[in-house]
Amino acid sequence: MQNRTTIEDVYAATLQRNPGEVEFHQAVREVFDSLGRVLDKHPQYVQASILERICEPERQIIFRVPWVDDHGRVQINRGFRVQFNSALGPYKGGLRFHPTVLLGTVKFLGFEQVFKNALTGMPIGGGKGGSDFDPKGRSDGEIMRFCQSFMTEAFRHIGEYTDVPAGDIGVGAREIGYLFGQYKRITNRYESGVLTGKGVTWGGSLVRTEATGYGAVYFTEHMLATRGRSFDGARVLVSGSGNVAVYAIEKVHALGGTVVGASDSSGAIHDPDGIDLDLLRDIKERRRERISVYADERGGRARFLPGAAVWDIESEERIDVALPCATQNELSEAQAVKLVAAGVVAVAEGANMPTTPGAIRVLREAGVLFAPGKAANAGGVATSALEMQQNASRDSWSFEHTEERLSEIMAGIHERTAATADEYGVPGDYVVGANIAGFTRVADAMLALGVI
Ligand SMILES: NC(=O)C1=CN([C@@H]2O[C@H](COP(=O)(O)OP(=O)(O)OC[C@H]3O[C@@H](n4cnc5c(N)ncnc54)[C@H](O)[C@@H]3O)[C@@H](O)[C@H]2O)C=CC1
Ligand SMILES: O=C(O)CCC(=O)C(=O)O
Repeated sequence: MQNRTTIEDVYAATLQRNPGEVEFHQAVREVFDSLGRVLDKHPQYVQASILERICEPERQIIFRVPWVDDHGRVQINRGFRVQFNSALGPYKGGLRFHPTVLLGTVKFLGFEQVFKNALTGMPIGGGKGGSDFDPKGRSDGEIMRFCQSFMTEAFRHIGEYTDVPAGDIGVGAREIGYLFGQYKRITNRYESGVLTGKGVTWGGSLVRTEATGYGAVYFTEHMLATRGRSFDGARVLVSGSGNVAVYAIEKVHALGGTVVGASDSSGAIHDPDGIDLDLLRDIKERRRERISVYADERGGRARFLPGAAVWDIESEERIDVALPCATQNELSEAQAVKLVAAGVVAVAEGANMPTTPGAIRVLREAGVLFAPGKAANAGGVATSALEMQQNASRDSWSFEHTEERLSEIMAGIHERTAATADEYGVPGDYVVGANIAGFTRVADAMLALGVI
């Protein structure tokens, strides 16, 4: 009972200290809801104020990013890097470039990243960064000038042994290239391990591009196996059509499933015959067009639903698996009810916190297998850690070897999460399992390192 009071007191203090940062509050609430049992078993965490410390970032950096657009006008954006926790290793986590990015967004992502990275079992702390810069409609030259200006401030805060950023929404290999180029230029050091998600010819790792989507599907495969199910013959919905979504679709198809819906922020596509991934990639990655073009060019039974989410597709078909791979809070309680009615057996978060608390409740009460992002999408950051290993040893591994490592890591995360849920008396609860397994690894390291 006393520990429940501690949790509520620390949560109340967190709200007071971080006013208005609703996504950060949501992420903290979700982790704290799993921790009562842990504090009962480990009073040393309470004595050392681990809860208070773990939700206070070690460092938060906010900076001005001035750059010149193609019309010669000076533009100003805000840059962020939140260095959340380095008990297990250098801060590690992506950069998001999107107009909605605020400090609270970066804090929620950084907080999630701490536990996710711990769950991988690899030596990486947690951090996240980004900017309210909107890359949509910007020319290549504008993207480059923005990235160079961002790095002109960020370089003094990052490094192979300090903080290692990577991509996230709006940041892919092109942006990592411009960021790395500017870092190299300013520091006069070819420090490959300072960023991950690099191109394979200049220090990147094979499989990093595919890793988050593939990893989420591997994790789901393990969950399905606990019910004697697999992807073979499964009908699947995937939200988004970016990096995570595309490779989740590819792996589902490779395993014999059929993805029948995908989306972007303008609406959803429904293709009952299965998404033609080559066409989708050509439209989204090469031509950078809206997803409605898919329905125009695919023909047949494919249709575009303007403004709709993929979860709102009305159809008689059953849906076996749902993989939210777009953005936070994109799957609502009402949409979870629809998925349950459509027969869904598993939902795994490829994105970070895409499922609202109400939707998670609906899915859990209906007995749907539910994998939180910090477990299901950890394959991306885990492969970033493999990229760091390759950089440190000046080596580069084959696709097969790296994918094999990814697959083992995802199996390990599934095993650790499921075993922790069993140990704490909630078998099959991947939310509690992931939160406790991630938390205890970080908390034990924090105890060992003293009050710092
Ligand atoms: N890239 C990575 O390695 C990792 C990414 N993630 C998470 O996965 C999610 C997607 O990231 P990426 O694929 O890297 O980004 P991306 O920028 O490549 O793609 C994002 C996709 O989401 C779509 N989208 C954005 N808002 C939407 C909305 N409201 N409704 C429907 N679609 C929407 C965009 O149109 C785009 O297709 C994010 O939550 C990110 O934090 C998590 C782990 C690693
Ligand atoms: O690979 C990385 O370091 C970043 C991955 C990331 O941002 C995430 O897991 O959300």
